[in-house]
Parts: sequence; structure tokens; C-alpha cells
Amino acid sequence: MFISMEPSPLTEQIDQWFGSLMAGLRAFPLDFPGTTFHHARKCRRKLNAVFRHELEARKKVDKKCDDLMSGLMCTEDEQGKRLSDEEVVDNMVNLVVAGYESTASAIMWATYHLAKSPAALAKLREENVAVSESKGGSLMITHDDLPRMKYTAKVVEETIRMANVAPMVHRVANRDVEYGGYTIPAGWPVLVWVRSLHTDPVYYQDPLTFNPDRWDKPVKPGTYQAFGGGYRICAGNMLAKLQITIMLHHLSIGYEWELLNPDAKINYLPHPRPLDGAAMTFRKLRA
Ligand code: HEM
Repeated sequence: MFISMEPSPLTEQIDQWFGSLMAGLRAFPLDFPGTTFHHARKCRRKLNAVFRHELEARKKVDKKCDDLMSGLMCTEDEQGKRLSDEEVVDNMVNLVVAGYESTASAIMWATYHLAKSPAALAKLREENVAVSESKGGSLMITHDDLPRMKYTAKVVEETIRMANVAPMVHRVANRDVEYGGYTIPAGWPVLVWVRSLHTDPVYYQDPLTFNPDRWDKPVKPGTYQAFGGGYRICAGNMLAKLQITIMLHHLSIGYEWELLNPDAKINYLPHPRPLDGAAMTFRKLRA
């Protein structure tokens, strides 16, 4: 999908480089040997080099694939201008980081919370089995099924509210701003800690409890910013929700699962996840 590579030692290596890049994404920016940040930058350069190599190879033989890299190489704006090689490579790395780890993490959290909330899982399963049975047992869902998957949508929102890969967004004050008795001078970088908004008991009753039904009532405008907002709102927010919905459909109908260490401690940086990586056992429900 991204670069049409068959699994190989190189793709495994790429996976490891991405892992180290993610680990250093929010590390303290100390750029000298031995630090997580330094290692992440090194891996980023290696990823750039692999993608650059593939891009040059494709240009030489005018090779086009049905994948992201070819899509980026062919994209033209209204004036017929294409992306530079550097922009293609940059977008490749950024889209893997923004579009892959983000939804993978959300799917992990959804299964984690559902494993701990049997009542919620039962409701989710009931809804998804009903959708499937109404289509003669088909496991495929289409866009037309989404309006009937109301509980599933609530599970998706609640999962993303509880924890996601973007606990904060970055902004720069474009004028002096008075806030809470402080002045943020124009030009200052600002870290907006949206996770504290999503776990504020003023807006979300019992905020650390996984409760999909809280979404029966609309939230107060401005208090749910998991995908950021304004010009820089997450470009993949609809896609992300759709991917999680599809995974929940298949998982709830086809599997049951159990956390191996339900009390594992949770690490919140660089990305929230249980210390054991949310180890689970899965069992197939149907042949
Ligand atoms: C649960 C999943 C996801 C979460 C929580 C998430 C969250 C975010 C957040 C908070 C931002 C910054 C927005 C801002 O500054 O206002 C962002 C930006 C972005 N996201 Fe996502 N995202 C997710 C999935 C995805 C997916 C699946 C894709 C693409 C396939 C994607 C692509 C992007 C891109 C390209 C940007 C940069 C937008 C820009 O600066 O113009 N994201 N995301």
C-alpha cells in the first residue's frame, strides 16, 4: 500500500527504524550518541535513504505502482506542478507515522477497554452480529451500514477520548494572548495539552472510566479535540474512525479475547500503551 515491497529482511529493518523513530518523537531533544532522540534522527535518515533509493529506481525505469509512493510522485497541483523528491520522501515517512501507528494504537486501546468491559463488548457484538445477519451473514460492511452502527461509533469515540497518539497539538501565538491571568506573547510556541481536556471531570463525568454511553449526549462544543482543529485538523480523521469501525466489526463478530496482564502499568510517553504492549490471547468464535 505504501511502497509495494514484499516482506523481506529490509521491510523488517524498516519496521524497526520506524519503531525507533516513534520512540524518539517526543523524547527530550538531546542530539548526541546514546540518546533516544539521536537514535530516532539516525533512523529517520536511514528511512529517507531507503525511500529515496526506491524513488530514484522508479524514475529510471518510469515504474508506476498502485501505491502511495507512485501516487505522491504523480500528484499535480492546479498549475501542473509536482512534489519535489524531498517532499515525496517526507510525505512517505510522515504518512506512515501519522496514519499507521495512530490507528494501530487506537485499535489496541479499543480491544484493551473492551476486554475489561464485558457489557460494552456484548452490546458491540450484538449490534455487529445484527448488521451481519441482516446481510445474510456477510462479514463485509459498507458505508450504508454505518448509520446502523451507533453503538460501534460510540465505542470508537470513547476509545479515542480515553487515550490516543496525540495528547497534545502544537501552535504558535500569532498575537499576545491573555489566558488565566498570564500573557502568552506573540510568537511563542504553545503546547495545547488536549488530553487534560478529555479527562477533565468538569466535561466528562468519571473521565477515566470507559463508558461509550456517555456519547448519547452531545459533548460541550470545544471539549473534544482528539483530531485537533482549524486549518491543521487531522487530515485522516474520517479514515481513522472508519478503520477502527471495520476492525471492531470483524473482531467483535469473529473473536473473543483476554488481556494477559489486565493490571499492567500504563506508559503515556512517547505514546500511551500498557507496559506489556497489551498482550492478549484471541480465540476464533466461528469457523
Ligand atoms: C486515532 C487516529 C488519529 C489521531 C488521534 C490523529 C490525531 C491527529 C492530530 C491531533 C493532529 C494535529 C492536528 C492539529 O494540529 O490541529 C493530526 C494531524 C494529521 N494527521 Fe492524524 N490522527 C489520527 C489518524 C490519522 C490517519 C489515519 C492519517 C492518514 C492516513 C492521519 C494524517 C494526519 C495528517 C497528514 C496530519 C497533518 C495535518 C496538517 O498539519 O495539515 N492521521 N492527527
